[in-house]
Amino acid sequence: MATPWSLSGALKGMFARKTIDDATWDDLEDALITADFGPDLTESIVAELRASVRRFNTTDPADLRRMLRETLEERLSTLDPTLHLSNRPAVVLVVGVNGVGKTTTIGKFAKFLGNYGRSVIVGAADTFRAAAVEQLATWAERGGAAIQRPQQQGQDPASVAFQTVERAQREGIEIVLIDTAGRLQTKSGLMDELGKIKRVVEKQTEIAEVLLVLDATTGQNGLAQAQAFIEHAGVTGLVLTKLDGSAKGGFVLSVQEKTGIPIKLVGQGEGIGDLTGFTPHVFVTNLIG
Ligand SMILES: Nc1nc2c(ncn2[C@@H]2O[C@H](COP(=O)(O)OP(=O)(O)OP(=O)(O)O)[C@@H](O)[C@H]2O)c(=O)[nH]1
Repeated sequence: MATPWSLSGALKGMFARKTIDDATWDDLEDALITADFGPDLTESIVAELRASVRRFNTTDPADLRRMLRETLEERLSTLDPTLHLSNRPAVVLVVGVNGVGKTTTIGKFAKFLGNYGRSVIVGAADTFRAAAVEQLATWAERGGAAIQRPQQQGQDPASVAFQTVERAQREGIEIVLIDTAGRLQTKSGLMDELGKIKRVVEKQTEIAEVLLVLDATTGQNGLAQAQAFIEHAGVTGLVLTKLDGSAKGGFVLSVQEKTGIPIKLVGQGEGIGDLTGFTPHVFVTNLIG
């Protein structure tokens, strides 16, 4: 299946040649740069493949394709993409700047968990905008999850988080997904607010995951915007959204290498079912063809 972020189109000419020559290496480098692997990773991948081609003394582009798959899969597998959700309730904080797809992701994630038989409650701890709460409620409903709303607009986000966890404990709901704000007047205000949510929830139970949502179409730029979360929020996993609208499949590897944080979920569409776990083998097969 050809995905929009697949490299197979860009690599087609290269693998159609009879032999590996200088033009092959130029094409490979261009394809990797265009796919947003970034200059450092591109250089490192090309150097590794040149060494392998020399070592195996091959001139067959089919060998090169296999080696490219292998190195990408190996590099993507250095971090563990497993979600750790065995606590009851398992509390997940979902963080990220506005517009990256946080609300949508929470709905899709609820659905994803529901497919595995888990019960889910969503906490609307982005309490400032009433419209945001309503949008979240719509997605929670689509995802088959309960929702804990703020009792009034602007209620302390930490108290909404507290009430959500309390309700999950009382009603035996297995997974808690807490939506947090993406935009405040100042970054330090935002981090203080998150810090308070964490402190309050940690008195009730351990926090299972802090998932940072990133928009794949924004590439390196989006990563820069999310830097404060990476530095201060104790992020345990990344969710890449909008991969379907992105020509930047290489961002998947560069973001993992730059942050040292595993990708745990991938969003590939606007529908409720368009979220999957991250499996390096499947991903690389789609990327390289
Ligand atoms: N194509 C595509 N669109 C997506 C995906 N995830 C989210 N979107 C779209 O991105 C837009 C923003 O998504 P939201 O979930 O509202 O983003 P948010 O981060 O909660 O933004 P705010 O509500 O402004 O805080 C919406 O139009 C979504 O339909 C995805 O995986 N693929």
